[in-house]
Amino acid sequence: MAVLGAAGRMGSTVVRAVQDAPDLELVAAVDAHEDLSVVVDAGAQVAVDFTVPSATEGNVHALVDAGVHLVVGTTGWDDDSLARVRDHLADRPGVGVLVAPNFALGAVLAMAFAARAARWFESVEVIELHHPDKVDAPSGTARHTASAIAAARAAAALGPLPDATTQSLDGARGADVDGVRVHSVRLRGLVAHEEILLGNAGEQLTIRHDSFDRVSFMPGVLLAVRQVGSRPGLTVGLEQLLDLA
Ligand SMILES: NC(=O)C1=CN([C@@H]2O[C@H](COP(=O)(O)OP(=O)(O)OC[C@H]3O[C@@H](n4cnc5c(N)ncnc54)[C@H](O)[C@@H]3O)[C@@H](O)[C@H]2O)C=CC1
Ligand SMILES: O=C(O)C1=N[C@H](C(=O)O)C[C@H](O)C1
Repeated sequence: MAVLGAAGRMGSTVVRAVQDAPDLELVAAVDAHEDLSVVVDAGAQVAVDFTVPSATEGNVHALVDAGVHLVVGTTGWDDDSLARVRDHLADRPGVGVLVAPNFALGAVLAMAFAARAARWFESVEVIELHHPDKVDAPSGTARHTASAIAAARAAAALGPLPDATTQSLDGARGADVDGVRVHSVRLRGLVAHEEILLGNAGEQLTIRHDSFDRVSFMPGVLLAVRQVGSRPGLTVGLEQLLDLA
């Protein structure tokens, strides 16, 4: 196994988790400005990428070419970048790539519950709350959550969300992800948190998940590492491995 972004907050946690896993062997730990050839030279079968949005797609294509399976937690993926990986994998049968915006089991369940509930509520908004060193907003998890909610609303033929706001300071209503408003909080002391607010006349359902420590992501990462080699092609979302899709 290899870890890319090994010096980072997530990468260093993955390194420790792999070292503690009796069935896995860490053969390469790579950070910025190091050549990816060390991954291949070390004989890694699977690489885990927790780097930066500007580097992750390049890492994936380079290692797919070398026949290495990938588990990707780095955010910044969109339909176009995922499509490029899917196309590339069509030329590399047998290689698997799993991209997931969140590996915490509770976060994946929160997303699934929100998508399930969405059709029964008139209003919904997503709030993600993170440590202030996070470089992207909104979080990959919030984007994934909002897209799944929007798809569920569309499938139920629900119209646009009610919102009479016509004038506001730029950004006051958050970002628009497929028609769903997403708000990003950055606060020292936080790790990774998400709240989905669903409203009807006279009632509110709040679905909240908190990662208090990055160890929360490790069971999902290790599950993906163990399964990615038997899932050729592109898999998006840990929910695909949890019978939740
Ligand atoms: N899917 C999930 O469950 C989770 C995803 N994330 C995402 O993972 C990514 C990393 O998050 P953090 O660890 O907090 O960031 P971080 O900034 O602590 O770590 C990123 C590391 O990647 C290194 N790096 C940059 N370019 C590189 C390259 N080309 N090759 C190898 N290493 C490179 C940096 O030097 C740094 O050590 C972010 O996109 C974040 O949103 C974070 C937590 C959970
Ligand atoms: O940067 C983080 O910390 C996290 N990033 C991921 C995201 O953007 O969704 C997952 C989790 O929220 C932690």
